[in-house]
Amino acid sequence: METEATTSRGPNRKQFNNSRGGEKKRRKVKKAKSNIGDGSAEEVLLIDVKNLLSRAHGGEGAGREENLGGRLAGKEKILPEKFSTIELTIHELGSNGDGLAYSSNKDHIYVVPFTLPGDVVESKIYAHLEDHSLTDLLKVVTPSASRNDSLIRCKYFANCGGCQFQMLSYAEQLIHKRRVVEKAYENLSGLDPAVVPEIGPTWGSPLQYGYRTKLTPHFDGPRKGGWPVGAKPPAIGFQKKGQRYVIDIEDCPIGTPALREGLVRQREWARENIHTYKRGATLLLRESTIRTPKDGGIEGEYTAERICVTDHKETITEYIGQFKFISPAGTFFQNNNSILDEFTTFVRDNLHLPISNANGSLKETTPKYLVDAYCGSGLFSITCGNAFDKVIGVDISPEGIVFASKNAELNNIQNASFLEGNAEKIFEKIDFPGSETSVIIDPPRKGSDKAFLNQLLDLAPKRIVYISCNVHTQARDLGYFLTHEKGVGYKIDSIRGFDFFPQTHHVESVAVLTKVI
Ligand SMILES: C[S@@+](CC[C@H](N)C(=O)[O-])C[C@H]1O[C@@H](n2cnc3c(N)ncnc32)[C@H](O)[C@@H]1O
Repeated sequence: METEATTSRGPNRKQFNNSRGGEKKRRKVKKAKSNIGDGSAEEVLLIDVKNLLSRAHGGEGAGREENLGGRLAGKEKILPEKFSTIELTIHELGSNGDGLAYSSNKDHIYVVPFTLPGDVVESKIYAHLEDHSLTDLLKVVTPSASRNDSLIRCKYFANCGGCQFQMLSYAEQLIHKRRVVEKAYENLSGLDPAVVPEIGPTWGSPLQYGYRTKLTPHFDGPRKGGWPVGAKPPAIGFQKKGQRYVIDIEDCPIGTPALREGLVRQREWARENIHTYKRGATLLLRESTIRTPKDGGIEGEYTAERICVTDHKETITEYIGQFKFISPAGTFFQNNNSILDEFTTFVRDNLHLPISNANGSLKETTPKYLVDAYCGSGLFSITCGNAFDKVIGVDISPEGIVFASKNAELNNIQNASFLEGNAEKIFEKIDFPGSETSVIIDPPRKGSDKAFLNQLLDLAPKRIVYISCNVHTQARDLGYFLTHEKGVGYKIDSIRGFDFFPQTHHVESVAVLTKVI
């Protein structure tokens, strides 16, 4: 869609290559370049920007190999002044969840949060970078056909940095997230598109509000020393979009009902006790479930009470289908219980290997051994453990390992053991034959590292299920793995997103690989 950019002040001629401003911007871009391959929000935005500019000028789009800080050759850029108001038509939704608009001559991109393709908006520029500018949304002048503001359930939406998509139907959120996964593999894997299967539809969350089982509101500290007694309490909530300060948030409708009630209580408590804090702090709200057998003790029938726990060290309980998990409130556990039964079933089913019998009929076999790398408190070892002879989970967190063992015991999983250690050294201690082994990889956002992937290549497991909360580092890691000489025998069977965080731009991605040669 053609975009008109108009400003409330006269245009300001900027020649990046000759001005001192240009020097400053080059330094910023240099910093951004060092992020290449880290899957950070900055890198993902730079790739979206480059691709849009490249498409406007007849190119195919920019991948990881291109110079992200490159200029459109020989063109002099005219940009509006910082803090001026500009009217824009949003062209595309970027992978970070912000709208992206062209400048009028399509040599620059404006990033506008809380917008959708087709929205005509007024926004205020607050930062110019080399090929794009960051802006705050001021108002929607003409809404996109996709915008439905009556869907918005939170009074802080378009201020709070937490949610991006409350004005978008859930079906369209899922379609957008599928495209995010596609783009990650196009831009960051370096893989021949022929080896990347069609990305599957995003698996929706049963709950689209009231799903988050952990919230961490915070407050900023006083300028000097502590809070004087009787001081006005600070804002307690979440970060304002695009800013470093916290805005006061009294309610968060993506939190579970127990956490929403807990938020009211914790805010009140923090406000009353603010003088005991010397600095800013983060409050913890974590859901825990207490199940009591129903009257008459009919097996499998319970009443469930959900409570909000605020002490990091307190043990919380969570149920997933038939499984029970305990963990310290302050440690990692997946944050959307409503999707976990379906999700762990999907993972379990995909650790199996469909093969044909001699007569050609399809039979499911399972490798005998499972390695659960980055196992946390044992979510996958326990929900998938029964399908294997032996399971080994590894995690760097000693607490994770203690609770993984406790959870195995609670669920009567007798074939699983857990090792505390760095995932990159895991295979030194495991003697499973690769041809009979499945491996789950579920690293933090930064992804795996080469040391881990090299060991995985040496083990050569039959089946790999790579689960990631950052599809960009997943695509990077699988690009490395599959283009390595030892990785060429692998085929990607499927890739699809799971929507653990409705209303936000986040997407969990699961890739399934089989060793075929
Ligand atoms: C995304 S969480 C996944 C946990 C678990 N699979 C689950 O779903 O509950 C990532 C886990 O990786 C662990 N971790 C981070 N770096 C690690 C490393 N270098 N080696 C092993 N584990 C690591 C963290 O302690 C955390 O438990």
